[in-house]
Amino acid sequence: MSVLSVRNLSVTLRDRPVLRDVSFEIGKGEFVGLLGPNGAGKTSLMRAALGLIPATGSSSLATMNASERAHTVAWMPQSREIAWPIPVERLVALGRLPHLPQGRRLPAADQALVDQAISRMGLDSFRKRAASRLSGGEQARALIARALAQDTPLLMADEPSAGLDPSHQISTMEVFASLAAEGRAALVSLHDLGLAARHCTRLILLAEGGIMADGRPAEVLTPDLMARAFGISVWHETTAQGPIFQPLEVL
Ligand SMILES: Nc1ncnc2c1ncn2[C@@H]1O[C@H](COP(=O)(O)OP(=O)(O)OP(=O)(O)O)[C@@H](O)[C@H]1O
Repeated sequence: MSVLSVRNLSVTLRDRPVLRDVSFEIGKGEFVGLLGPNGAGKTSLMRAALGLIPATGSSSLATMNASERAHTVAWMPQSREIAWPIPVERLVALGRLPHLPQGRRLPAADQALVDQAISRMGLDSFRKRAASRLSGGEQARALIARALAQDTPLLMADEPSAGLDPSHQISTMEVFASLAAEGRAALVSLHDLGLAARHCTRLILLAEGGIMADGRPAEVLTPDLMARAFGISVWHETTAQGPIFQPLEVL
């Protein structure tokens, strides 16, 4: 069953066409990596699909009212600076807000989801710390935890692995993969092609104003498509530990 359906979506920003006629569906169980060069339109596509910026065409999320959308999708934007000194556990608990009648204290089941999200992102020792006093990567993890606490069928994140150390990059990708394995779905923009190759079930490559390729990682991360989209040569190998994919040089 589809959790996101985008049909002929076109985005124009300040009279400049950014995307034209983009169509795709995301189903339960998919972990979709959104790839593309700087300026290809990854952020614009996700924001338009969420109904946050004007677009023509249609997106199943953009037509929902705010409450329905908050029950359907959790969104982690690219900018992740936390300005207020709110404790990490309260920041993560904000993910439960759409599910609570106004003014209600957090019921035990909701608190359990908050605790699980904090643990999943390795933040147990930071629970009481003011979120504004976390490092950049720790703030990113706290915002991913807030999105996880929202407990939605779809999670969308704009470069969630940016600024994370290698261990947390891998564990964060594993969290998204486990959401997909549980029957939810994730759409995540990425610049790390190695992480995309290893963890995503499907890749959408944006370039030249539209979808250049959409398929399994091995179908998208081909030398030809990487040369066309990014102007790079690449090296890849299938190993017992999974695929290894490494950009080599600018062509
Ligand atoms: N508010 C805006 N007004 C005008 N043009 C914009 C605006 N926001 C983005 N753009 C332009 O739209 C294009 C797509 O930007 P977008 O941020 O969607 O790309 P992206 O693929 O997410 O890039 P990156 O990998 O650098 O994050 C770029 O050329 C950008 O300069």
